[in-house]
Amino acid sequence: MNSVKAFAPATVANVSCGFDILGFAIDAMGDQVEVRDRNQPGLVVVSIEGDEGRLPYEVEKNTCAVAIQAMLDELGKEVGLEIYLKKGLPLGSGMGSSAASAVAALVAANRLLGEPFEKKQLLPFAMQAEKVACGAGHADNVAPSLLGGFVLIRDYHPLDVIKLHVPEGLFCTLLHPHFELKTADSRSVLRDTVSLKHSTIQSGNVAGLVAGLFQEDFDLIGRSLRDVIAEPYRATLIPGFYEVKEAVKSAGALGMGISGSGPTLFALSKGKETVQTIIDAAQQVYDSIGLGVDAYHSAINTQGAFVIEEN
Ligand SMILES: Nc1ncnc2c1ncn2[C@@H]1O[C@H](COP(=O)(O)OP(=O)(O)OP(=O)(O)O)[C@@H](O)[C@H]1O
Ligand SMILES: N[C@@H](CCO)C(=O)O
Repeated sequence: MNSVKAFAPATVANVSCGFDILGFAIDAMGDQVEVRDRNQPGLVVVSIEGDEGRLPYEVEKNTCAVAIQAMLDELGKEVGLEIYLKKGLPLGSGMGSSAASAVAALVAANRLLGEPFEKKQLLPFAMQAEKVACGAGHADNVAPSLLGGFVLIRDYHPLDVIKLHVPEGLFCTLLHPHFELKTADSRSVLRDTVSLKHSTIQSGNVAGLVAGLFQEDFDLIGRSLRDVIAEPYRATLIPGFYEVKEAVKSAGALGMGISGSGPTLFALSKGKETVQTIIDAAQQVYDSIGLGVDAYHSAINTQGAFVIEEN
């Protein structure tokens, strides 16, 4: 074997109440990375497609290379590898674009090297890539992209990652307005401290969401999609946020929030029957404020990243 191709899905991080600790993977989109043996030591990013020429080729900046380098450092190995990236995710969208690249690269490289690591052990390497991409080594995109499903990061020190139950029929609609928001920028508007009152509200909702998932209680899931920590600050960066929220909830969504750091918004629903009504309702708001939007819908991806092909 001298080449492996892998796919990693898009993700919705935070899921409203779980800032930096909750995320889930979606089926609709993702990134693809091929890693090939190279006949001299060192990593090289050979090609990037689908980014309109905007992503860095430097190995210390591209998340594919940063993640693989972190893995090689841990192995203490000096090998030669070529990286070929096909972006399926828009940049700065809030759908875990930087994470999907890092995760797909790691899954491909790990297989090529004979799987020295179990899937879960790849997480710290992907987190190092997130640190380079957006200034914070958060795991709530990389963990669900790697493992699939709904994931809880109970603790970062040491890393304690738990896969949660995904209720049958839980559906996600993603609304991606036509502008970019860098994670680093939408983290910079947040406050360092949280009041006791807000901490109580947020903990109640995280617990409610987790309980709702396990009990397959869709109303409880909807009630728990509340964020008093990040959303109030980030909503100011996203035109029409509260109007869209009201419209999609009236159209039957269980709840709506900011996907990751935005500007994409996610809405959860029971089944896909209401999806088109939700999209139409959101579209009306975006039309009224003159903002283009792409809408996607998807079941929750429970598989996570996988190897597509090896040669
Ligand atoms: N392979 C890569 N794919 C995507 N972004 C990359 C990659 N390598 C480096 N980056 C950098 O990461 C940044 C994109 O990350 P950003 O966190 O803003 O978007 P995102 O991953 O879509 O958002 P979110 O984390 O909120 O879901 C860009 O500045 C980009 O240059
Ligand atoms: N938890 C991260 C996710 C970024 O996609 C944040 O909200 O900044």
